[in-house]
Amino acid sequence: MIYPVRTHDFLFELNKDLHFSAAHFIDDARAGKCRNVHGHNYVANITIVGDTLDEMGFLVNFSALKKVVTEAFDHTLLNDHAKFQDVPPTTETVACAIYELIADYLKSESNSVHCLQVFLRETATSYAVYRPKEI
Ligand SMILES: Nc1nc2c(c(=O)[nH]1)N=C([C@H](O)[C@H](O)COP(=O)(O)OP(=O)(O)OP(=O)(O)O)CN2
Ligand SMILES: [Zn+2]
Repeated sequence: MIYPVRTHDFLFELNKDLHFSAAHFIDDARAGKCRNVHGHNYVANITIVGDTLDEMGFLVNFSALKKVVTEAFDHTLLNDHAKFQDVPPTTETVACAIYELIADYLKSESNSVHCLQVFLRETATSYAVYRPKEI
């Protein structure tokens, strides 16, 4: 799958596709059928950039990106998460929450890497992209 591209001047870019299954509901009458608890098989793509590889030759370990996201959200009810107590778990806000989790994780890496974009597909016909204004 080809994702929307954000141009940058970093030497390296990697992309990790990952999947997780989660339930949610949008607690607003305007959400129609989405007001009922229902589930999605989410597909995410995470874009990481940087100029420096670590001692293993990784920008960041692909498996670490997957772990951060799936440990947080896989087989959960998204509405239960602290991040979604004040905002509903929409495609947009879940993409942003994934960005925040990844950005927190990347702070522990010593080679100064950044998350450039999170693409999140909720259904076959619906997706959102979160891009921080500054990295
Ligand atoms: N901007 C947003 N709009 C909607 C969201 C959302 O997260 N952000 N979410 C929903 C529902 O939760 C639903 O999961 C997805 O809705 P939709 O794409 O309309 O799903 P359908 O399968 O019914 O879409 P088709 O057009 O039939 O493919 C609603 N809106
Ligand atoms: Zn939904």
